[in-house]
Amino acid sequence: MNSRLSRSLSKLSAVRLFHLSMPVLYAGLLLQLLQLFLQSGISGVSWTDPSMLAASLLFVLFLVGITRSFRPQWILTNSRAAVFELLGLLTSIAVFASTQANFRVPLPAVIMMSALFPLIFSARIALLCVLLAASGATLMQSRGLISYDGSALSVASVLCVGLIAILLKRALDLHAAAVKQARMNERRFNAIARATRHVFMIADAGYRIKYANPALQEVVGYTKEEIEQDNVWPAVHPDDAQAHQEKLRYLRDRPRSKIFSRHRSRHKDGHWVWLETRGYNMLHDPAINGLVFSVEDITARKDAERKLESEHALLRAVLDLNPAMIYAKDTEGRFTISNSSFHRQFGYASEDELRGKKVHELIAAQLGSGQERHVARIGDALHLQDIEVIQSGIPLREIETQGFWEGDERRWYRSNKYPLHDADQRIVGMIGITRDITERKEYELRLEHQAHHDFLTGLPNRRYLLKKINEEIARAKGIPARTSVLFCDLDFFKSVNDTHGHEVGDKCLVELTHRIRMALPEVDFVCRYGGDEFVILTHVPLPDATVKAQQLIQVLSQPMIAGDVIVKIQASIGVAQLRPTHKSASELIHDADAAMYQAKERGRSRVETFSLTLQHNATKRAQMDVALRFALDRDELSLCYQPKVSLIDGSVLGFELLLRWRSEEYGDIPPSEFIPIAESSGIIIPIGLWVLEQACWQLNRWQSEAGDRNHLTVAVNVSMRQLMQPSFLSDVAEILARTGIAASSLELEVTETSAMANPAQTAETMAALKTLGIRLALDDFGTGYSSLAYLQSLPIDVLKIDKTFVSHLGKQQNDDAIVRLIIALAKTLHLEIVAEGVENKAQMHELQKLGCLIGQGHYFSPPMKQHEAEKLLRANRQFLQA
Ligand SMILES: Nc1nc2c(ncn2[C@@H]2O[C@H](COP(=O)(O)OP(=O)(O)OP(=O)(O)O)[C@@H](O)[C@H]2O)c(=O)[nH]1
Repeated sequence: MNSRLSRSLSKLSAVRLFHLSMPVLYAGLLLQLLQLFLQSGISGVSWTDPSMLAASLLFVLFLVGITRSFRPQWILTNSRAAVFELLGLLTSIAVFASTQANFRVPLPAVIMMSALFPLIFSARIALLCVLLAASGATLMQSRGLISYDGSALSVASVLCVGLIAILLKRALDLHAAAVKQARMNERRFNAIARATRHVFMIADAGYRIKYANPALQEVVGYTKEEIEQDNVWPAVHPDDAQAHQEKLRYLRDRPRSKIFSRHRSRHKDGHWVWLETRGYNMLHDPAINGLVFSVEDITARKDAERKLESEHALLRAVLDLNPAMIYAKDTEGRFTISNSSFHRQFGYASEDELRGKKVHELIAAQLGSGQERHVARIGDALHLQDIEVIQSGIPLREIETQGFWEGDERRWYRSNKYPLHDADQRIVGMIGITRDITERKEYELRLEHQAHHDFLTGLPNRRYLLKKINEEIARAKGIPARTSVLFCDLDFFKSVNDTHGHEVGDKCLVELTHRIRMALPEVDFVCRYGGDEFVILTHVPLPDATVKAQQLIQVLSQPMIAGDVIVKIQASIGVAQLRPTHKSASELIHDADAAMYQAKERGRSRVETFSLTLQHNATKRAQMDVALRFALDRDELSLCYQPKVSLIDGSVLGFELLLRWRSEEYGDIPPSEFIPIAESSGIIIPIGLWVLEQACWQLNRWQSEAGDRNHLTVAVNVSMRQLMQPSFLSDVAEILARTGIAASSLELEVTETSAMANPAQTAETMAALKTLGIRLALDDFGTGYSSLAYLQSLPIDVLKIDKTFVSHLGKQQNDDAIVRLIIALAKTLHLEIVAEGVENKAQMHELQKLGCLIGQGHYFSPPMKQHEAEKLLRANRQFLQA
């Protein structure tokens, strides 16, 4: 009851008091008027009488007051309205007092007026009104206008009440404002406390909750009442409990202290929630008298932190385990992030040590003092790259660098640089990834080297040479260049392999490479073009290149020791100069090759330079080579027969078969021209077999036609190429078997020069042929410089003296002596001797004198057609008959 009363009183404002009190004042005055009317008799009073009007006015004011007490909102209440109300009240009292002689203005009414109106007015107006009321009433009384107890005490009490009313109004206003403010604050606090997700709690010194906002339930699942009822706080995680308890104790025991705690609490549902608690000891504050806590549920933040931490750890691991150097820089080019590989490379212990540094500082640390120029150069270059990426936003990819500074050239690095964006896609720096690719690079370079170099000699290979010449051609741009090429092909290298084996052959190639390298200046580009071919690219004109080639021939032909044998290898070299007409490397090489070929043809171990004539010949040669391939099929080849004549009785002992070619395009082509072509292209092999078969069939026919001519022989020339054919022996045997002629009737002629080119194999093959019973002749004897020992090793039956010696017989003593020697040699070795190229009687007589028994030549007969040979045989022609 008391509290309701005090609540009601606390709600009582000055205005409300005014509203409630004014009807009482009006009612009191009206009662007094009524009493007066009743005493004086109402019948004499007219409704227009001033006292009636005054009473009516008072009644109206009473009604207004009553209405205002119950429905204050219906009546306007402010100072101005109150002034009018006061004037109305005073007027009605004054009128009544002046018209009714026995009316005495009651002092309590005046006191009430001076007490109530200040409740509405501001202090100043109120004071003025009170003074006016007191002095007005006194003045009116002194004039006898009204009857009123206007003693000094009355005036003083009116003034005193008025002043108290003013003070009361002020106190009430202040109170009302304070109450209003407090209510507003409370409502605001409640609103915040309800809306916030933070828990606000006030607990007493025994940790009993005095106040908690609704967030408590949201955070820990328990309501304040549940906690109060069981007096049990949510459990704190064992790991955090001790520290948390200590903090709580600290808070309670130290006035005005505060704490901060992070711990896990078990939610009513059973899971742990992370709480961040701030506590304040406000036990000293009587308004609070407790421990104030603000508790925040930071589980989500903690989860995010943990996730961030694990992501960060993962990222760090990825960075640090990566063998590449990874780093990030800000827009000024200062390091922000870097990984372990980077630290290791530049000698830093951690990312922190590097953070904020610029690349120049790193390089300066690597190079040491006194290297400022290099530091600036290298640092500027790297810094500019980074800034370019930052400014352009375009990544730089796959930049290869050989060493970052002097002394680091052995290492290769490949870098990628990317712009680094923030969440708003603004460039805030760059990221660089640099890999040490030394191993891969070295492997690539090795592969590149292998692709361009010869394994055995280590020299550049054909591919490298062609690339180099093509570059040269591109550089020359059609302007004559002082560039020449030496095409060097070893002579008869095959025989070195065949005689001593491939291993010795290899050693020779290595030794020759060394010789070539030593003989030439370093600027000359030496390449192993093929098996036994070397090509030298030199930047001198043709004459100088030719001189170089001559020197090379000298150097190469020096005997060498390979393994346990002494080998002498010679070489043929073709020289050609780069011309503006050359469109590609192969054209220049082709020219040098053609010149080399000419050198081979002209006897080997010599130098030939390329010329237009040579080119013409080479072209013609190539064309004939093509034509020759069709010659057999087109029946363009034929055989001529030249008789071998006995110098004793002039009888025909046999024939040498000579090959002839009448080409559809080129007409008659001499054997000296087409045989080398056939040999080099290999077409000589089928042609040679064809010749052999023709010869054997011919002999077969002659022998079966004339039994008494069984002694007749046919000689066929065999090229070295044929002899070297592994199938040659079996081919010959098959032809003999097919044609049925006696092997001893067939004579195979091999020139001394070709036999000497490949002595070992020649001897071997001849020995095999000999087992078939075939006769073997050494043709053009005297031109090949074979030794007696070598001759002895060959299983030959016939020596044919070269026509150059025969043609000078009787004219040059030298030649006479040589022929005499050859004849003596043949006799010693029990060989038959045949003189070639006998052209006149004198030569024949000389040969007879020297003891040569067989001759062949135009003196007896030029090569003749088949039917002519047959005619000769049938006629049984004796050439020595007069
Ligand atoms: N030992 C050895 N021999 C090789 C190598 N490469 C190629 N050859 C041989 O070199 C020889 C080259 O022979 P050719 O150039 O055709 O003929 P050649 O005997 O030199 O006679 P010409 O060139 O006509 O004077 C062949 O027998 C190949 O087997 C190699 O790497 N090592």
